[in-house]
Amino acid sequence: MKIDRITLIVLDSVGIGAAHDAADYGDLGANTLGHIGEAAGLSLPNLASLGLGNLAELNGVSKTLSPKGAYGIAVEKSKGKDTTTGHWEIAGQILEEPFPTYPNGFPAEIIQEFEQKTGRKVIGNKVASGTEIILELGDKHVSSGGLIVYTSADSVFQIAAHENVVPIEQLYEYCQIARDMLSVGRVIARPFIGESGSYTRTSNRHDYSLEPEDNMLTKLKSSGKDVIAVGKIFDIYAGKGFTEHVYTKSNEDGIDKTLSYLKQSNQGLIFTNLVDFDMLFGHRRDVLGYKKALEYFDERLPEILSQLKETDLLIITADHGNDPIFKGTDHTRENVPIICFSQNIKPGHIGIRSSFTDISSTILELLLNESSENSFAKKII
Ligand SMILES: O=P(O)(O)O[C@H]1O[C@H](CO)[C@@H](O)[C@H]1O
Ligand SMILES: [Mn+2]
Ligand SMILES: [Mn+2]
Repeated sequence: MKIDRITLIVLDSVGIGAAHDAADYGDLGANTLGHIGEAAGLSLPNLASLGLGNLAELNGVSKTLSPKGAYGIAVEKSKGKDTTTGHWEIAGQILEEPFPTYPNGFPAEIIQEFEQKTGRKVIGNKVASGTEIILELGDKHVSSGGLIVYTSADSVFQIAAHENVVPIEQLYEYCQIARDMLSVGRVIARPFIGESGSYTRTSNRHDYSLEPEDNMLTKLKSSGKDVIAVGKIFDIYAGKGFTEHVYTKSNEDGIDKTLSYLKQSNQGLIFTNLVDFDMLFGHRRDVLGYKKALEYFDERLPEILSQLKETDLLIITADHGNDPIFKGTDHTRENVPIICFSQNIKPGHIGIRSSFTDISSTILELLLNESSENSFAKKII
């Protein structure tokens, strides 16, 4: 049976254990799914029935002798453990050189140029957790109008500003200024609202990525396929290669919008990112929140499966880890699961894939008949 539509869902940061090179990233022993299972138990019966429990020892996720899905593990080849790097690799691009990071903040020349171009002073300029830095510097920002600039272990230039001090559109302009100046992976607008002592971030976050090379997405689009981005997918690839996109406010909204595209008669790729795992729970080191988000996804999985026609394939994967039990608040260098389902799937293990690009190779083989060594298409369909 020919596959004419693939739904690719990235569970942002849902890693399945430290990568072989985790030590290079200070991440030896990290294991997002494993540690959540150990600490809080995981009830994921639907993912288990597809084969998740056959991939690793996960407390609460049982192994099955008759999996309904095909499943494997993918290793990241690119240098880096950020969202952009992981997603670009999923779409076929390997980064030999990592995006630049700024563990000591941005150099004075960059900050001065940015201040001069925006007409605002910069405060912060250090590595920080986004929720903590707005509590630390929010008052100073509100009284002075200075922009809170911060970074992390990721290649990011993040600008936090109160929505009443810097209107959203103006914050977005400042981000574009930074984007044009820098080669960081992403510039991110981090607006917040509220009163002193209780500032909270809003969903007006906006990411400005570098443009990827031509990849699976541009190939699909130029072959006339629908290439639909749900959630932050569109921004991660700087909008390149899509025919349609929609932003989302939460995992729930992302699942709803994926379902609504599945109910339409499109042909090609529906590509969804569910970011709550990472943003709300991984970076916040919130084990229980992360567990509940995984269980919520699992509960909704049957709705997604029930929308799949004979010619549909579902692939669930992740872009990096973010172990909520690990030190710090950053991503962790981990392998990621690959779980596939189709009505005519050949169930079983598809092996340890040596790069996330095997996903794009598989999608291109199934949708465009482009065969390649790295594709696991023939193992699953
Ligand atoms: O602490 P917050 O602002 O959520 O930052 C997190 O989100 C950014 C993008 O993923 C990274 O810098 C990461 O550290
Ligand atoms: Mn991510
Ligand atoms: Mn993140």
